[in-house]
Amino acid sequence: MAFSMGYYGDTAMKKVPGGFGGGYDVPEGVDIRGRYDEEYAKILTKDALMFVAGLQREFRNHVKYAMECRNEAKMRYNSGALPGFDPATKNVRDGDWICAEVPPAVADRRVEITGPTERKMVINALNSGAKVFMADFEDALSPTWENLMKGQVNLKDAVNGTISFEDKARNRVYKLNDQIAKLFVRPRGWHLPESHIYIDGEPAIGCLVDFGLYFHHNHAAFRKTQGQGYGPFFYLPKMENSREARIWNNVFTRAEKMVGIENGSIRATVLIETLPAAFQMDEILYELRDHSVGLNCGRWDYIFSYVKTFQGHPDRLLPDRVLVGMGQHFMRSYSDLLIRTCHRRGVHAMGGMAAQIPIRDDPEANNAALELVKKDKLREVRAGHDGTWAAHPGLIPAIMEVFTNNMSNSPNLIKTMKREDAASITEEDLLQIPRGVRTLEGLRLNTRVGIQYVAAWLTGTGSVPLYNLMEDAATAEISRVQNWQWLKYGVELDGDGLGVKVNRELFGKVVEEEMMRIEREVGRDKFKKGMYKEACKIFARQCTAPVLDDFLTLNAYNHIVVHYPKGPSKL
Ligand SMILES: CC(=O)SCCNC(=O)CCNC(=O)[C@H](O)C(C)(C)COP(=O)(O)OP(=O)(O)OC[C@H]1O[C@@H](n2cnc3c(N)ncnc32)[C@H](O)[C@@H]1OP(=O)(O)O
Ligand SMILES: O=CC(=O)O
Ligand SMILES: [Mg+2]
Repeated sequence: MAFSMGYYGDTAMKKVPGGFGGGYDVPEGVDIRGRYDEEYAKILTKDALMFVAGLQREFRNHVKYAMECRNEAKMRYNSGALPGFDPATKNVRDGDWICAEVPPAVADRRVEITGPTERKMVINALNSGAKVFMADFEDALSPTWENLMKGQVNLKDAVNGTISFEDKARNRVYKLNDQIAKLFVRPRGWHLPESHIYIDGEPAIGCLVDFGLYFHHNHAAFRKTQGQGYGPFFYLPKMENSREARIWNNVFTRAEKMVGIENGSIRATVLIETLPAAFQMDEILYELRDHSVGLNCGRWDYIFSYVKTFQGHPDRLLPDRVLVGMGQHFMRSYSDLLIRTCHRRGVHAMGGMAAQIPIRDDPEANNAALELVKKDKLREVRAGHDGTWAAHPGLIPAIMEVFTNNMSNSPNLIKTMKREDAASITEEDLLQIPRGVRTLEGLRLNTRVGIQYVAAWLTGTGSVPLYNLMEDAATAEISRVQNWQWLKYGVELDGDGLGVKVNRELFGKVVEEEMMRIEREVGRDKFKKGMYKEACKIFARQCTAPVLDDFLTLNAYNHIVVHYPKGPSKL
């Protein structure tokens, strides 16, 4: 089988001489190439690594096959085919089945906060007043070895209720409140390797490391203290086909068997955030029917996926990124269909993330941002979403109020908002080309945001505030693929750039000017110390690549892998 670069190829780039390597007590066939740390050793125990290796050995060929199927589908779309409902699974779509009952612990999910697994943020998120906290190893996290391992330490302490954090500069100690949000964990997507852990000579599958370590250490405490007998709970990202959901279902079943807990204890919400998956919602729920607790509209990756899926279709160019919102017909259709599908199958239909965040130094702009968030959430709850995402604790009271005022005292809308009208949504509705202008400012903004995001990601930060909006891996992907698409098809710009065609020369000039602007904005010192030049190289290369890279972070991952030599500590 041939796989594209990054699908479990050897991606290691940096080797650190004289580091700490080794030291971990590993089972046969497992090699840890990340830095040794006493705290990490409590996560990377022999038992935990055996558990992860067991998952990898059982499922690696299934994952490789699923990735190969993704590539085959990509080739079909690139030759002109369109995604659509699969005639072979019509019986699943038409059938009258429902998913297992929603666990009482998570019946009410009206506001969910999301964020990276950073220690202070984990405490803040759990204390935020949201019903759920989705701790993110994915879009919001740069998967450095340190971030991943500290993330596991933080989650273990959170589940045990012992997590604390001291901010010495501010003389403040962070601890958990009595009432905390229910914890969901989002492992990485199937495509990402974990190149600091080798299993039988191959990099580990990233999401099985995230899932396996977290599950192994926390399932018992979580079920007792948080899940009322259920759990742990997960969010599953970036799937394209129900065969990928089947692998997750089998992973869950195996994990439950291995530790001797009831089938259906683990529950997961799948993000519908790729265009092909919008035609597979029933099929995905069906595969996970014993382990499902709904679907979520991952709107940012979904927009990215629209461009990616149609990379070979010059008639489907996106307008400026800021114009592709939930008001576009294809976006509204997908959210409506998701609500109808979930409620028909008895599970939550979760809304997505508004990108606005509080603006501290400008009350007027802050109010305007808050109004946009409220408007977005009102549309979601009126459409029938059972809950939604918040990027920042400051938004939770307003979002909670919008949902509470529109849910007539029930914890969710599963039984009351059936949205049968959405049964008539067609393939054409889901694929309708988004409308709007393409401007030079759009190209500039994509470039400015994309470079700054990659610069942050390379230094270990996976979600950042940029121009008063939340930016993470999914939003940065839109900037990248939109630039690529406009360059590839030499689009003619509207607005200020009227009549100008996007080509390499124009893009080169834009990159140069935007780098100067970034330097002005962040200041010369930060610019020099940061990774802006490296980020610019990576981002510009990806925007101008003859063949579109599958993922921004897959290619950039090479730059954050740091291998330590083996052998005992020299200290
Ligand atoms: C497309 C998708 O996948 S969406 C899901 C993935 N993306 C995310 O999860 C983004 C989550 N949000 C964030 O990371 C942050 O809110 C950002 C980067 C957007 C903004 O961060 P900042 O500018 O640092 O926020 P700000 O300075 O206003 O933070 C104020 C306080 O709120 C806390 N805070 C902000 N966002 C969060 C969060 N999501 N979770 C927990 N705490 C948070 C900060 O830690 C800080 O706490 P402190 O006062 O105790 O020091
Ligand atoms: O993960 C969420 C998204 O919008 O992407
Ligand atoms: Mg996403």
